[in-house]
Amino acid sequence: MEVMLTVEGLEKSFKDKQALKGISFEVRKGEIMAILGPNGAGKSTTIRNIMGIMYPDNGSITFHNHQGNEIPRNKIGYLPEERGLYKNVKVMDILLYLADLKDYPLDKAKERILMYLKKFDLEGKEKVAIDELSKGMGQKVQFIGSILHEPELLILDEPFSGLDPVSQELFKDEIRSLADKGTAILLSSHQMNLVEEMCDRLFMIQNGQKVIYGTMNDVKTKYANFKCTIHGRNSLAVLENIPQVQRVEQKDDTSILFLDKDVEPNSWLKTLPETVQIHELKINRISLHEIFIDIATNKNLIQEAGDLHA
Ligand SMILES: Nc1ncnc2c1ncn2[C@@H]1O[C@H](COP(=O)(O)OP(=O)(O)OP(=O)(O)O)[C@@H](O)[C@H]1O
Repeated sequence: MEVMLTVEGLEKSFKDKQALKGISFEVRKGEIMAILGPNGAGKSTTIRNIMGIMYPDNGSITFHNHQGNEIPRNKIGYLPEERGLYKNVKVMDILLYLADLKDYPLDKAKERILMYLKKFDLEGKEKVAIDELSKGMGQKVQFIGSILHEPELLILDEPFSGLDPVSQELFKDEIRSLADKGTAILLSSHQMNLVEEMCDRLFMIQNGQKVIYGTMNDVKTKYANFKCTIHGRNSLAVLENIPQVQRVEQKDDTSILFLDKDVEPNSWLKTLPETVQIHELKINRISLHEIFIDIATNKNLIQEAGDLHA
């Protein structure tokens, strides 16, 4: 797939804090690529460097074979983390203004604005002032502003925060359909369930450095070990002594046994002692949410910071 954006060896410091320590990844046409990491990992700093809001100390950003001020920013759509549109301007006026900033034809923009307002349940709101909208409605308007001009690269910093579940689904469907039509999408989000459902590849950073880079499938296969959930009254010590159990989390009568990599579920089940009480038992792979927590809390279940060559 055609590479749309290349980030190479990005470094950025603020006074004595090195926020980015050599970040490299690419975003390809038609894919949704997630940029993930704990609070303060460096996601927004990476995005702000791509957007030219700040400049890196070292490294390069290439979009369409252009770098620095040569980058055609009207081909990029951006939903920033901090929400903010001019407060006392009407919805239609602010959106036409944003389209104009991107050199997008205004008659076409108007058509697309009406189409999107309808799609996002904001039909008839074009003459309402921004400060009369709810938070979620304001976010929908800002999202429309980021996709209105048919960008080739779309950068979304926490697009789902503050949205109700129905609106989250609307955003999710629209983002997926934009990717299907060829838009390259870089998405930062803390909602791991949505990331897991939507994204093709992911890049995870911690302390300004890469910890994981690969396709969602490869990441799940490589890092998502099996876990076994047992409902029944059992002693922690007994469960911890079962072969190939890395650790056990227990709450009331539910125990989650996190298993070693390479466990073969059939043969492992045969090693369960007769004395273990089983009212219910389930084996599945750990979720992206759990992989993320393992990394962010340094539980060291992930031993190597590998490049999965997506
Ligand atoms: N303008 C700034 N001045 C000084 N330090 C900054 C500035 N912007 C970011 N930082 C620091 O850089 C580091 C990375 O911050 P960044 O906002 O990129 O993290 P993030 O991954 O987006 O976090 P979050 O999930 O909380 O939004 C943090 O330690 C932060 O304090």
